[in-house]
Amino acid sequence: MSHAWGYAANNGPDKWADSFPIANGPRQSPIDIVPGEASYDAELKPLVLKYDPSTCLEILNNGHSFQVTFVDDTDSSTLKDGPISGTYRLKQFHFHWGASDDKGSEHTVAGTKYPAELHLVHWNTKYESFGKAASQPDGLAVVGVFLKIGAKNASLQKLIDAFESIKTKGRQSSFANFNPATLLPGCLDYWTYDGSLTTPPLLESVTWIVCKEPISISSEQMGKFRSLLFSAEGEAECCMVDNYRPPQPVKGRPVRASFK
Ligand SMILES: COc1ccc(/C(C)=C/C(=O)O)cc1
Ligand SMILES: [Zn+2]
Repeated sequence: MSHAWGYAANNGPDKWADSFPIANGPRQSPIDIVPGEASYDAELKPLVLKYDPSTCLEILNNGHSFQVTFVDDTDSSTLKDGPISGTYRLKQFHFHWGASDDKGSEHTVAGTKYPAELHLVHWNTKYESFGKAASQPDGLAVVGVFLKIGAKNASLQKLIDAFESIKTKGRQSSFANFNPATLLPGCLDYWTYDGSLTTPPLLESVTWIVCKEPISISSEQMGKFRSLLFSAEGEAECCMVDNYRPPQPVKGRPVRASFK
């Protein structure tokens, strides 16, 4: 791929292996989660998520999604327990979504696609930085939360209210005192499996923790997500939609459930 990766026909997921051969690796993400094939594991602990809103730093359009980044120089915002050991620090969260409500999530559940999916990205503090952790098999832990069309979500609205300042690729603005815990579903039952980043460099360093229960987003709010642009200011406008990688081969990996 002579040009930057993206989600279009000429640079999308089917082309990523040209520059990132790990795209055909043994533990790629996302996957289709088949609940009937997941095995309940009584050893799995409840997730312990502790987020400090004062670590919230900025919101940005990186040309692939929008993301909210956090100060990660202390253990103020962390993920512990669940399927992992040790302490993982929150680095950022971002979303994937579709051009219409019938698609958009990366993980699917027995073939069902949700209109969007939230990823909360954490790194293992046994390594000295996110960058170092991202290249280790136990380096990252990403909590995935599905979004389904329903009631207006007041927490998502706080993100949407910042969109006019990050409409185009490369734009960022300060974003303070946001509590990511307000984006979590009431029930934290989850599926877990060993996988990868779902965008290049597709590193196989992620313990995936996918929540069974979705959160809501209204149709109007979904429309605001679709008003963001892949393109930079001054370029031909390209709506930021369908920024999801489809499910990848499971290749024998076990998927465990924290619930019966
Ligand atoms: C260039 O470094 C990167 C580090 C992390 C990521 C993530 C977090 C990708 C993903 O969410 O799939 C991308 C690039
Ligand atoms: Zn993601």
